[in-house]
Amino acid sequence: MNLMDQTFTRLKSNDQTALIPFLTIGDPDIETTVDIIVELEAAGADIVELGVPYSDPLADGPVIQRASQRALKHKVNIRTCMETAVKARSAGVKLPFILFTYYNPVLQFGLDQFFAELNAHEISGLIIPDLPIEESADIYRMAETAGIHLVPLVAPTSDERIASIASSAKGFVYCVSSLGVTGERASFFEGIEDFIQKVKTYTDLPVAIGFGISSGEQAARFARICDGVVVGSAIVRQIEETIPLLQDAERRQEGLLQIRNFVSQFKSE
Ligand SMILES: O=P(O)(O)OC[C@@H](O)[C@@H](O)c1c[nH]c2ccccc12
Repeated sequence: MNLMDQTFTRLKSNDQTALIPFLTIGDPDIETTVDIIVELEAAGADIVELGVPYSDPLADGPVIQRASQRALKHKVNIRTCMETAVKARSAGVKLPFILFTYYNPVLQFGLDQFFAELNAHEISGLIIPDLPIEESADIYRMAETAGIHLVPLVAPTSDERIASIASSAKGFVYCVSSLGVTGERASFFEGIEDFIQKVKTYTDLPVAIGFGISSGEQAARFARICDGVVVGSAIVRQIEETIPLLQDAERRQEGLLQIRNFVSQFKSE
């Protein structure tokens, strides 16, 4: 049972829902990312999704695309992201980490080396949104051998695939709340609650929801039926808007506190 499993088990025993923020590593720079991860933990985050910036983020909306562009200026890659996880641990962060990356950077890195280093860097989970179906069995196996859960995404339109995805999942099942790309939303897929309940009939694993969640009310709505709530773009936008403070030595702490306060709204009691 890895740290992410332990976290979900503890939260479930307390009838709580995991708050799972996403941020792009290296946005606006690595040192600031480490400081922000410390704030995410202080804000009540339970697991952190560490996003590897990518030049062609097909599933991402404009907010995360901009974050990726800012991070890529610092030549952030998978190895830098793993090193960032170590720096966050050294800063005292106890949270489990999920590495979020598109598939191409993993292939460039080399599959064997990738999983060996994930294990060495104590990464608990992995999300690869564009993993080709025909290659997923091998990657699942390599991940489990390395003690890492490859978390699958399931969308409301995955109909006939929901059973196979959910029943073979590891770690947790990531339900996508809407069609399209990431980005804050005012509304979600019609019947999203029914979709979540349907996914839960196929797995005993935790079920988390993501895509579009941008307010405490939306997070609380989903916390009633999910084991985890993922928030990305809303937090990445908050980081983007706070960059002027974060890059001003006099006002950096003020900026970090603003991020902490913003994120704390998503933690449901
Ligand atoms: O940004 P949103 O709408 O809050 O959605 C979470 C999302 O950021 C994160 O889980 C993620 C970032 N990029 C992705 C691409 C595909 C699936 C999921 C993601």
